[in-house]
Amino acid sequence: MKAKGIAVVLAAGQGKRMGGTIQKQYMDLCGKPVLYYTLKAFEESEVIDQVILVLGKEEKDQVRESIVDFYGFQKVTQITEGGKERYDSVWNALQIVDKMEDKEESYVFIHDGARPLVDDSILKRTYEEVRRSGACVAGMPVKDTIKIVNENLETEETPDRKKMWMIQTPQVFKAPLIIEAYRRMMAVPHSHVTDDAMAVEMVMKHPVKMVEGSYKNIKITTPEDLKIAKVFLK
Ligand SMILES: Nc1ccn([C@@H]2O[C@H](COP(=O)(O)OP(=O)(O)OP(=O)(O)O)[C@@H](O)[C@H]2O)c(=O)n1
Ligand SMILES: C[C@](O)(CO)[C@H](O)COP(=O)(O)O
Repeated sequence: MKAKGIAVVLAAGQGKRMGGTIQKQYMDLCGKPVLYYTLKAFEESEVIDQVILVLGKEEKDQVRESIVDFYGFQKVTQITEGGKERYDSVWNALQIVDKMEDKEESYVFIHDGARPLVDDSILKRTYEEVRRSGACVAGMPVKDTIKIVNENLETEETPDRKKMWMIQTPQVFKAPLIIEAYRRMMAVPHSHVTDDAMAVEMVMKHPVKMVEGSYKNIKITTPEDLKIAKVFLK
């Protein structure tokens, strides 16, 4: 039997590093908003049954009309408000999943709305892995040498590159595992948490498997990322 796939698509950020007057998830990418491509990937994937879309309070009505309804994204069954930080937005969505009757048999795909180039092969690979191990993230090996620096920007350490992966989304978990991880994490100091796997590693001590993502699955963060995404889309 196919287990249920619930996507949590995060689009409630302010895009401070991008700058500009509109948030990056609504910026134009080859004629359509960035968020269109992200939602399309989930809409078309056979491993996804429904999408919870997390939006800023001010944008909810307009985005429902101009993106969700306009492009006919039928898997978007719920739109909820985000919080101050990414983890607040995730937690808001997970509380919706927590109320679902079939949560025990469900998998949650947490994905940045600002990663429009996610593709179905990544969704399928993460789905296969989460069914085996209960927790996985998409990622790719780093290509550069990485250095740890001190507060004076002096290099201190060069970690072994063979062990270093750049982490992407989706990050996919058995629903009860990620709900409990977030419930516990939100109850203790957690301002350093930048991805969902950290919650599972830290408070549940549950291993998280690495799954091959794609070098194209970039996060639109700064202006040059939009230019790169345009090239990948053509
Ligand atoms: N409070 C927040 C913060 C982020 N996000 C979403 O999480 C994803 C990854 O976050 P990031 O790239 O950091 O987006 P922003 O927070 O918008 O960017 P910045 O940190 O530059 O302000 C984005 O799709 C963003 O919309 C969210 O839903 N709620
Ligand atoms: C979750 C993430 O996309 C993995 O790379 C990343 O950590 C999000 O961080 P951000 O600071 O919110 O961009």
